[in-house]
Amino acid sequence: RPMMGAGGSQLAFSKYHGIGNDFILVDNRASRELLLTPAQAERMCDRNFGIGGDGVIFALPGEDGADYAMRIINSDGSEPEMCGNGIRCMAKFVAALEGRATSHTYTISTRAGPIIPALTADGLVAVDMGRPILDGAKVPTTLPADASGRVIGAPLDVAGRRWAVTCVSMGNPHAIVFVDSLDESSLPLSTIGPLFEKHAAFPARTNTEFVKVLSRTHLQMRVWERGAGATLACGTGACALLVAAVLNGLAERRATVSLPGGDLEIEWRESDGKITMTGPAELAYTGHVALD
Ligand SMILES: N[C@@H](CCC[C@H](N)C(=O)O)C(=O)O
Repeated sequence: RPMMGAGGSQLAFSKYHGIGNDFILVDNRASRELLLTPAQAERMCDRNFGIGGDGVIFALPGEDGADYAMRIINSDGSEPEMCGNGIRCMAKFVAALEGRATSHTYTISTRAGPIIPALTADGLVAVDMGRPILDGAKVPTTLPADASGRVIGAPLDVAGRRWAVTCVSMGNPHAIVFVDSLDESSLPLSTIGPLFEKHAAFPARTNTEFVKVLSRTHLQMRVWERGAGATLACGTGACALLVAAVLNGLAERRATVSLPGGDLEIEWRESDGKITMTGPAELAYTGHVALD
């Protein structure tokens, strides 16, 4: 499946990552139409025949008062509602396009609503991720909910094991399970992950976070992402798992989440119910690709 078209038009891109969750960023500010089809985006994400990435992110013109709009295509060509690591990368990308070196706060519209990333003086990006959605019907899942409609520690049989699953949406769906060990021997991710992702209990498929509680302020996770598989990090997943840990009485409302690619600081504020995610976003390289 070669993706480089001989003699075709060229597209400029920038490759960014947020603790190893890597994205191809495209300047789509001149149009509300995506410059690539989902099939082209999927081919670009191919790590052998393309540029390689967990997704393609498009920076579009803002709408409804937002500075910009973000859309993302997963590496399998599907379109999710939000991406936490991606929006940190997008903030750095549009700041570079604007030639902005100083701290700045953007409002970016997404399919999950407006999200507000702030570039901070120390080079990190602190993102107001809004409020988690806890209503099981809206996550969505068919797993049994409690009296308040929340799905907390619901039993689910996958791969011959019974798991206790907590469901949280950050605009995109997450299933969180707490485990004693994240070792590959007890958690073969590429076997178990797809069984969760495509389980009938999750009608929109699901991202799945496997979480080990190191302390009440330090959580470790491995993730199997919907539409992307095993990734080094998932920002919406880190937010969702902190919420799940609080709901299960396992963590404080502010904690460090250690992912395979690095750490994120997550806070779920009691005052307004909103979540802040803070972490890095780095430019890896820029380039041009010939479109097929
Ligand atoms: N890696 C992202 C999430 C990207 C979308 C996800 N694969 C989905 O389909 O919901 C993050 O950092 O949040």
